[in-house]
Amino acid sequence: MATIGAPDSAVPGQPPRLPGEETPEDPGQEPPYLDLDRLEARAREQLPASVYDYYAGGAETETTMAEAPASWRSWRLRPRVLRGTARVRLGTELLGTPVRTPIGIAPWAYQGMAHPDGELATARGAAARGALMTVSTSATHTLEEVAAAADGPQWFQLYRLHSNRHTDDLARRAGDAGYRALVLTVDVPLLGRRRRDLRHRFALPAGLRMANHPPEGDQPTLSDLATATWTFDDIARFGELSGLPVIVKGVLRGDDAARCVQAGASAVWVSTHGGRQVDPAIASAHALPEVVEAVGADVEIYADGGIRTGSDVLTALALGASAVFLGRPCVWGLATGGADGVAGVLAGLGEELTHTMALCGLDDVRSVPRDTITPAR
Ligand SMILES: Cc1cc2nc3c(=O)[nH]c(=O)nc-3n(C[C@H](O)[C@H](O)[C@H](O)COP(=O)(O)O)c2cc1C
Ligand SMILES: CCCCC(=O)C(=O)O
Repeated sequence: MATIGAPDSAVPGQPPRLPGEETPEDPGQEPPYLDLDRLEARAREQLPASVYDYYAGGAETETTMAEAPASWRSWRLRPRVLRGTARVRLGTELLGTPVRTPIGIAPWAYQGMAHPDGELATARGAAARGALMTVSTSATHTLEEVAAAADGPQWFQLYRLHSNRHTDDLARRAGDAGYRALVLTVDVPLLGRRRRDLRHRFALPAGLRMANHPPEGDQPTLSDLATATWTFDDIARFGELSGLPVIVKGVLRGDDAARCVQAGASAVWVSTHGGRQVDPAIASAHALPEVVEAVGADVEIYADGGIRTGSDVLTALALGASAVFLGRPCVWGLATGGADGVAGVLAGLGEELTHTMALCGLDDVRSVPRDTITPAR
């Protein structure tokens, strides 16, 4: 029976409940996770237009961003019958860290614009569901504050913070603070051209700061975080500095994935950065098979971009991902409901995944066969 605290296996059809959630008999408020479009619409009403557009927008013509959800749905499920599937296990291990769901939180910047508690609330929401949270360099709380906010598993995502010295310090601090891995985001050699942000002249609102930057000196802008000088050699270098396994995020080609692994990466994260960098870039759903083919036998592979339903998650798992990550769905969850809003989104997608797996005769996210899916005709 699924209960508070989110066990790693659940009975399909019985939604997990969160502390304070309405009972099914009490219609109360609409559950936040039933419909992500409506959740986004509520967030949009609450946020200043420039903030909403920063979160919601993509690069150039936003083609990659718009195509992402549909690309997962360019596959169709092939259900198995009569498999006696009464329970579904969502729990797994990522780089040796146990998690209660294969649905994690992608790093996203400037969470203090969405909610006063920002990254601290996201950390609490993730921990309530046993989900992994990736904390961004461009957070509005320090990496030490976020690590202390909840006892759930966390990874730290690294950009270049103004100077090599500050960046090296950040990698060391992540190791000291108890993060379980370092995520190197490599798809920002320079910032993508985001027309909405250019129109608004978007900048972090007064009163908020990039908290990981040392208090002295000018605050960096988003463009200052770009990593044009990084090469494959930085994978091992940051691994040594931090003492952590390194995950390379933003890979869309099999040959690059192989070079990352040769250079010491422990995992590869297939991503278009939510369509915020190269546009039009190949969708994660279409790049994932070649990355799995190139390195899937050697390392774990993760994917993100346009994952909006449990069946999208199942498709990614069938293609060979060990986990998927959510960006904007958690933005809308945080903006509308703080920690509970984030937990609600994770619970909702987890419930959909449980349901779809049971309908497909599958009971374990760690062993979803490739032949569960076939291209849509
Ligand atoms: C508002 C926003 C800020 C982001 N900031 C970061 C960041 O600081 N570091 C990073 O590696 N990726 C960042 N990303 C990319 C996400 O980690 C992730 O790849 C993407 O959001 C997944 O796509 P989705 O939003 O369609 O789920 C950001 C994405 C968004 C939407
Ligand atoms: C250098 C970019 C920092 C934040 C980010 O990753 C995003 O806005 O997508």
